[in-house]
Amino acid sequence: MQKIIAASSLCSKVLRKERQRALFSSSSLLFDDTQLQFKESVRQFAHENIAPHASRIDQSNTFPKEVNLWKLMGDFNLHGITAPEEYGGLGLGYLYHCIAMEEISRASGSVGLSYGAHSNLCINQLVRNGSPAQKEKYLPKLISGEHVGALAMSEPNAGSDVVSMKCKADRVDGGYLINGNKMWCTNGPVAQTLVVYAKTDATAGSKGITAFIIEKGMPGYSTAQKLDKLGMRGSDTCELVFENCFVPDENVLGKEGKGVYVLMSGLDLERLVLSAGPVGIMQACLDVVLPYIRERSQFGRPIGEFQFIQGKVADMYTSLQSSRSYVYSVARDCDNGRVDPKDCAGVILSAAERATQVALQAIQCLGGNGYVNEYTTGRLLRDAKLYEIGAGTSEIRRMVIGRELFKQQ
Ligand SMILES: CC(C)(COP(=O)(O)OP(=O)(O)OC[C@H]1O[C@@H](n2cnc3c(N)ncnc32)[C@H](O)[C@@H]1OP(=O)(O)O)[C@@H](O)C(=O)NCCC(=O)NCCSC(=O)C1=CCCCC1
Repeated sequence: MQKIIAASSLCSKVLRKERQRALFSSSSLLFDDTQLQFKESVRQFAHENIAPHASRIDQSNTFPKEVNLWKLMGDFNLHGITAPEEYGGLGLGYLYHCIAMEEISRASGSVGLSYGAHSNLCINQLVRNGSPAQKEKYLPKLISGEHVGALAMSEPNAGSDVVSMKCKADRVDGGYLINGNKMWCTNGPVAQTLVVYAKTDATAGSKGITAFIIEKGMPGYSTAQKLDKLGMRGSDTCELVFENCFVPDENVLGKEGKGVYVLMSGLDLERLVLSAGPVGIMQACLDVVLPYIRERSQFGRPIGEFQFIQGKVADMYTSLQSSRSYVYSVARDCDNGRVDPKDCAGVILSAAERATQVALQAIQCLGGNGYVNEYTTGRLLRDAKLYEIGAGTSEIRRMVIGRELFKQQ
């Protein structure tokens, strides 16, 4: 935290100017002064170091490599926000993590997604479930940005029904042999450290699942084709292949047969932090639309003077602010030890569906320009759509919320 605050006071002069120039800033009602300072500091970092690459990585369909962005983000202490300081983290809570996720996604949806998979799915799972030895071994390099992290649960035939996974881990002397495939793994092509779920008992249903830490270079582990996605194209996704991949006992994350708890409780917090992604994308839509409607004139006046346009930006703004308030109120609850699966599903359900609608409205406000790739609105729409599918589809989220509400009657 000290490092971030130091970084933010260093650029405080710049930030004051930036603040005056900000196209649109978030409600200070949601955050205290330290959180606002953190937000401004991450915004500035992302604006300078991430936003300039956003279009290029989308067009070239690649994770940013040549700029060593991961290391830069590590130097800025963005990867280990919730990790203990002894491993290089900041020892802060999920609220701060959501702030970082929002500001990074505002600069680039793809970098936001890869950041979510690395810091939230991989690092947070190790922080919550790793042994001291595992944390000591894996966290420092992930937090510094030297290594990229990922998590793999889905399979070609186990998406929403994740418990039905087929990838198996058979007991052998000193460890396990993993065989099977994982699908849609965010950061898969570039990750050095991965949390992977497999069945140690194929007959025990959810109780047969175990979580493992996999390292790039383990014999029998390889990555298959990189997926050519509709959006989030600067975030690499692929299939993972395990062919008699030996994993030693010390790489079991948690306990054998207890992986479903690691997975499900991980999904709750994964959904919370990822929900700040669509919030960032909605903010990015307003960042494009507000200056545009001031500058673009038709019928002799700025189009922002027309009530049809004002109605659209009003709807975009209220969608953004409603989602933002929900995300940060649930983040506060989680930081206070109240993790409610229905609200973790609720924040991402609501933010994701709104972000797609907001991106469509952004395109409409820009008219013909919104439909060409020179403007960012098309990319924002393609990126936003991912959040209605990844981390559980909207349908699964509704199911989780409905089930929880039904149980409480
Ligand atoms: C909600 C769901 C459909 C539920 O399933 P079932 O009915 O089979 O499972 P059920 O019988 O509810 O439960 C099993 C065990 O689990 C415990 N538990 C449940 N919730 C929780 C919880 N919240 N915390 C702790 N334990 C929990 C439950 O008690 C049970 O244990 P038991 O067997 O009794 O010992 C679940 O499978 C799900 O959610 N799918 C979406 C996966 C999905 O979201 N992928 C997305 C992967 S892709 C991805 O993440 C990314 C994509 C792109 C971006 C990066 C991220």
